[in-house]
Amino acid sequence: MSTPSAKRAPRPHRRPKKDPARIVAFRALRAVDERDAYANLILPSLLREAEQKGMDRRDAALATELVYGTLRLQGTYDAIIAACIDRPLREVDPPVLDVLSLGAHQLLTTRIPTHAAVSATVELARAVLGEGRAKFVNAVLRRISAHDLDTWVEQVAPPYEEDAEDHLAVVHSHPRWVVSALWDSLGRWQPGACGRTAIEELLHADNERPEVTLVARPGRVTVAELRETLPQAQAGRWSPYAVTLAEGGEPGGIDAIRENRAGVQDEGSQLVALALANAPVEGADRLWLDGCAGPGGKAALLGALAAERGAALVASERQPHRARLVARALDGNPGPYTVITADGTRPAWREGSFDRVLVDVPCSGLGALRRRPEARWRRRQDDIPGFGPLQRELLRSAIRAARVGGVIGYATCSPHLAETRAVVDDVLRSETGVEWIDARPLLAGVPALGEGPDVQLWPHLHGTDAMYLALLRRTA
Ligand SMILES: C[S@@+](CC[C@H](N)C(=O)[O-])C[C@H]1O[C@@H](n2cnc3c(N)ncnc32)[C@H](O)[C@@H]1O
Repeated sequence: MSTPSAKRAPRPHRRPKKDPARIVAFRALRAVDERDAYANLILPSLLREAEQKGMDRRDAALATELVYGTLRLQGTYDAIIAACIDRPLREVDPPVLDVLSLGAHQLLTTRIPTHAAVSATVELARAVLGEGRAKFVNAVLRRISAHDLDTWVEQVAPPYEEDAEDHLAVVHSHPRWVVSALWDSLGRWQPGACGRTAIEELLHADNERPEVTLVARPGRVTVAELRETLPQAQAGRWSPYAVTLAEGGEPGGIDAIRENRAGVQDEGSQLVALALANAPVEGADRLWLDGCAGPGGKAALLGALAAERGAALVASERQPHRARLVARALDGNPGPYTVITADGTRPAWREGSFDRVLVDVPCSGLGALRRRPEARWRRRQDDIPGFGPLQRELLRSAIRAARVGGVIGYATCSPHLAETRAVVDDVLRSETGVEWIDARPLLAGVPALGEGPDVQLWPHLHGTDAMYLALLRRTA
């Protein structure tokens, strides 16, 4: 036994342990914060790099869970971290905050044991922030680990009765203005089911990892053929072309996807393309337009459906790099198609040329928060009015592109009322010779679509992104 007076040899400098999963997760969060990177694009490239250096699949899965989980619950974690430090959150360096959030996620939401979550995060802090800041991280994580998530939320969220939107914003990790906009829209579409339970179910669904949904492109592969090669696959709920993969399903290695016969496509997006394709048109049905086609999910389904009917598709996109993605998505389409790079508000086609026209306009993306976990923190309330003029112009131009008797679909991946009904109402007030079509019968079997004629899908009700669709017919 050593005597208390014995002089200890100085501890050799200890290198932080290598922990590829947490390093990758930290780098992804930094890229999202510093460079406005999209998690779903930056993470795969960081994982590929780490896998080349020997990272295994388990670590890759952990890194993925850490990045998506932390980004989704960022608002809740921020409120908890703020309660554990004695200065305003905005005065904490962003890289330190990222490490703290990663630690909070492990402690409060994963099954990683407390001691492992703290020690691994402190090791990460040593590696990426240095010894001094690692001590701060250690102290804050120990405070966080004093309670579980429910207890923390009770402490840091204002009571629902005092301020319902603030309460929901903290509990369900959404900016307050997003809670407010989603609730307004839910009230418009589901007037009988827009109370506290409904909004909580919607916000909760936004924080769930969506299952991977594939589309079996008609004429190229069938749902049955896809399911034969994918034992874990289930038929989709609404679209006859949809197949869902159980959690963790990896679409990259599927032959049909590599060969473009199938694609990854949310069922809401499939339903929009199907409704447009199945809307009745009088007379010829030969030429279809997708006026905002990039990256090409709906265009590829429309192209395949058009081919089955002997029609051709023109897929138009303003951004050249996105037009290239459209060309890739349509490659091998069984019928005729053309991909063009064009501004839909200055059409490269003659008025009245098309039998069917889709404009899936640029929008806030508030309907795809399940997939783009960082989007809710990046978007600002002030962004919303900025989309309006282009959305209106694209819809006007789509109406002109359709021939008399032809149909037009206006779609957004946002349920924000300012991007959906308000746009269509405005345009219809000033455009003559166009009428609503009831879109609901064209989404056969899909419940809870509201009172029509347009439809709004919801993650908590339909398991899809919150896509909006209005169908119109040109009458004169
Ligand atoms: C919501 S995305 C379309 C998604 C696509 N329909 C799909 O399913 O893959 C909107 C697209 O419109 C394009 N866009 C924006 N402004 C445009 C314009 N003035 N004319 C044509 N396309 C435009 C954007 O670059 C973006 O690719």
